[in-house]
Amino acid sequence: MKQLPSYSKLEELGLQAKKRHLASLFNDDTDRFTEFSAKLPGLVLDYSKQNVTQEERKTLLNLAEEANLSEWINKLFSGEKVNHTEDRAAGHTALRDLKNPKPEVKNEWSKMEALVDRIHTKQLRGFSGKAITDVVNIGVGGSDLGPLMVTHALKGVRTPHAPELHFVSTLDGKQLQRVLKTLSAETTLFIVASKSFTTIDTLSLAKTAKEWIEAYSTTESGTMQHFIGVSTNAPMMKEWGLLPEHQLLFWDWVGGRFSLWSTIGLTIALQQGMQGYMAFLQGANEMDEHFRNVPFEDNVAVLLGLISVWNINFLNLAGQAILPYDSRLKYLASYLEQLVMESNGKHVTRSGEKVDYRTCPILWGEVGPNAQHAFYQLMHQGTERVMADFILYAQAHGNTERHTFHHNLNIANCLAQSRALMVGQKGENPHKDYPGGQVSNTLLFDKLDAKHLGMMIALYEHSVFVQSVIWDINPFDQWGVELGKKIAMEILEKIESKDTSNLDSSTQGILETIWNTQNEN
Ligand SMILES: O=P(O)(O)OC[C@H]1O[C@](O)(CO)[C@@H](O)[C@@H]1O
Repeated sequence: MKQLPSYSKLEELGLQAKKRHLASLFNDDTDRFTEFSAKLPGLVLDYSKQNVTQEERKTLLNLAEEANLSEWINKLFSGEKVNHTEDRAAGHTALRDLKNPKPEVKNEWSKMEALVDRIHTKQLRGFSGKAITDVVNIGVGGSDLGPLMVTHALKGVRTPHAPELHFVSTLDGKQLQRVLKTLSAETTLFIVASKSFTTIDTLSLAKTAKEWIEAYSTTESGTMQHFIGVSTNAPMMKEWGLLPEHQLLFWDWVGGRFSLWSTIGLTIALQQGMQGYMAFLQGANEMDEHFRNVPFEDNVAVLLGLISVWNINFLNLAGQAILPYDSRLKYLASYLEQLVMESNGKHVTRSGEKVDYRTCPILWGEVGPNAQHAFYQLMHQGTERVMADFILYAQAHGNTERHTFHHNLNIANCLAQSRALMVGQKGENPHKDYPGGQVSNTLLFDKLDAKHLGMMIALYEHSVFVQSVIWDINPFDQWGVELGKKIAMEILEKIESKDTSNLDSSTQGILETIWNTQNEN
C-alpha cells in the first residue's frame, strides 16, 4: 500500500485531519449529508459523520484506482483464483446469481427445495413414523454464524410450516445437552453442517446427537432419517452414513465465512421457504451488481471500505463497533467478527512480505440500545478513538400505535448517539466533558426482511474485499486458525494418557490442578 502514489498524500492529509474536530465539518457545510451519502434502492449510506473532506475522499478514490481495485473486482466475479494460498477462487457471488446460475448450483437448489418441501409437508419422518418438528443445525464458524444470524433476524416472518430451529456450535457439549433436553428424539432432525466435514467441534457434537437418537431408534436406517449433511466433502458424508438424498453439496470455491449463500443456508430456506431464500440471494445479488457497475465515488461498498482504510491507516483508529438498532440483529456482530477478522486479520501481503501498516480493525458490537447501557461510555469518554456503524431501518416492524412509539424512540436514540459522539459537549467539570469527534457511518435500510438482509451482508463482504485489495492481503484464507487446532489435538492426547511431559509449565500447571480438583470431588 505504501508504494501507491496517493499514500504519502493521504498521510499528510491524515495529519491535518487529526487536528480538526469532526463537528467543524458540519459547521463549514450545512448540507454535508448530501455530499457525503450514497444510495441504491433500499439503502442509504450516510458517511457524513466521518472525518473526511472532499479532497481526502478524492485521494482515497485515487488510492483505490492505483491499487487496481477494478481489476480485482473483475477477478473476483470472473472466478479467478483470488485465494492464491489455497489455489482457489472465491465464488460466493456466483451462488446468488439468480439469472445465470451455474448448473451445479441450480442442481443443489433443487435438492434443497426437495428436502425443504419434504419437511414442510411432513413427509420426512423419523424412526417412529412421526413428522419432524425441530431442526438442530450443528456447525461452527461459517457453518453456524450466518444461518444463525439470518434466521434469528427473520424469525418473525417465517413460512407457516417451518420447523423450530436450533443452533449448536460449541464443542463443550453443554449447549447441545440443553437443546436436547427440550426436544423429542422422534421428531428432531440434525443438520451436520461442515465445509470440510473434518472439524472436530462439529463431528464430536454430531456423534453425541447420533448416540442420542440411537438410544431410542432400533434401526440404522431409522436413525439416519434424522440426519442431513451439508458439505463439500461427499466421501466423508457417505462414510458418516448419511443417506444420498440427505447430502447437500457445496464447493471448495466457497469460503466457510461466505457459505451462508450455499446449501449451508438450508435453515434459512426451511424458515423462509424457497421463495424467501431466493429473496435473500436476490438482495445480495443487487448489491453485487451495484458493486460491479457503479462508479467508485457512488459505490456504497467501495466507499465503506475506503472510509475504513482512511480511519485505520491515516487516522489510527483500531476499533470498529457494530451497532444495529434492531434487536433482531442480535447476532450480527458475532457474524461480522468472523467475516471481517478471519478475512483481514493478516500480517503479510499476498506475496508473503510482512506489512508495515495496520490491517484489520478489532470489531465488536451489540444491539445499539443495549450497548448504550454498556460500552458507549468508552466511546463517549474513554481514551480510545473508534469508528462505529449504526444500522437503522426506516419501517417499523408493525403498525400499531405502540409499534410506532417504540420505532420513533429507537430512531431518536440511534440518531442521538451518533450526534453526541460526533459533536460532544463541554461539561461543567472534566468528568462531564464529552470530547466528541468519534466517527460513524449510518446504514439506513428500508426494512428488515430477507432481501435487505442479503443486501447488507453482501455490502460488508465487498467492503472487506475492498480493504484487502488496498492492503494487498488475501482475505480468503484463514491459516491463523490451524495452529491452535493442531496443538489442541496434541494436548488431548496428553490428557487422555495423563502425561504432562514436554508441555510448557503453564499448561502442565493447569492440567495438574484440574486433575487434582477432579480427584478431590
Ligand atoms: O465448515 P467447517 O469445515 O466445519 O469449518 C468451520 C469453520 O472453521 C474455520 O475453518 C476456521 O475456524 C472457518 O473458516 C470455518 O467457517
